[in-house]
Amino acid sequence: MEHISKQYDARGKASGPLALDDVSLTVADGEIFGIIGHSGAGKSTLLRSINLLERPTSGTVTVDGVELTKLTQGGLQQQRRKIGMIFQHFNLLSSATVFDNIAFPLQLAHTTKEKVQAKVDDLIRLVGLEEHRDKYPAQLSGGQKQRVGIARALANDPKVLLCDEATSALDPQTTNAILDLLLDINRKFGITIVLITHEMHVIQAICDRVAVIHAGAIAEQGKVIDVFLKPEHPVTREFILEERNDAELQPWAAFKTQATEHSRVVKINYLGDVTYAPVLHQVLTAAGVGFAILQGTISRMKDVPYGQLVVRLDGEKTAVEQSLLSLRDKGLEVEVIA
Ligand SMILES: Nc1ncnc2c1ncn2[C@@H]1O[C@H](COP(=O)(O)OP(=O)(O)OP(=O)(O)O)[C@@H](O)[C@H]1O
Repeated sequence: MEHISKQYDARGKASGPLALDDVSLTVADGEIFGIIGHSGAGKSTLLRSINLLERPTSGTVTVDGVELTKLTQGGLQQQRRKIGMIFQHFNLLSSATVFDNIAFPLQLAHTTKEKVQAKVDDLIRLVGLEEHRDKYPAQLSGGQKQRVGIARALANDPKVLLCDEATSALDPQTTNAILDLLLDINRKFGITIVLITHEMHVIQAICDRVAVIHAGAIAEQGKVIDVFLKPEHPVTREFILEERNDAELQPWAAFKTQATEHSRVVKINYLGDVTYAPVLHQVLTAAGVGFAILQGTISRMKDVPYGQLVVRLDGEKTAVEQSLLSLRDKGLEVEVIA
């Protein structure tokens, strides 16, 4: 997407503030890209601009090498088959069964009856709804409805799947199951996924890269791990703090008072396999430095483990300095707080 701006019409005229203001964004083939932002930031407008459900006021959208913004309606319809979409409230046909909901886009594309049958059966198996194929949406749970939505979105073998707050109406357990399914689909079929959410844990669970959107513009973007560990924009920091959701975690600066003449307080970031290695113990024992862990979290971002600890190092000044160098040598990121 290049230089996308959007101003909504009021009574047939473009007026009011820009919902999107000169946004440029590139999503790589095969990645899971998350867009996070507060309500009204412009997430839906941005997502719906990708398949031109919402036509930008200016700018260009190119998907899989084809510039959608210059296609005729017929050409656009053709290209849209490459782009599946799922929704927060599922948007299923209430009078159609699971099977018929999934078959619908295939019938629109004039697929033969035999092919529809085989394809829908495959999709039903893929999303794990074998026992529910003849039920109506009203007879399904939220998670099952979203599985129907996902199967329907995959019917035409799209290259891209757009997810509009796909888990926001689901409880945490069902959310995780749907996120696992999306990850599975991405890995099995190489489908590029673009999702919008207001929850950092959704980004953390399955996304490779993230863009933070604020007031119609991209506040920051990058690999999830980089943005999460070193957020630059205040809005990003807010999302991360909300996600940590542990009020007992104190800001790093609160530990400054723990430092004495014979100790330093440091913040240590672990990333990747080193997170689970006994590096701290080995290095500090070898240096003859004692330590106390003052605060810490160990978690995972998609499949990358990471940790953040605040540690007080006690010992001779030169030994402590040496141990800091050794920790950095082992691949840990060490920042001296006090
Ligand atoms: N159809 C519309 N007509 C006029 N203004 C609109 C329309 N849709 C969205 N807007 C405005 O555009 C801005 C961005 O809205 P958008 O729905 O893209 O944000 P969002 O980040 O998806 O919010 P939410 O999480 O609440 O859905 C908002 O100020 C909104 O009021």
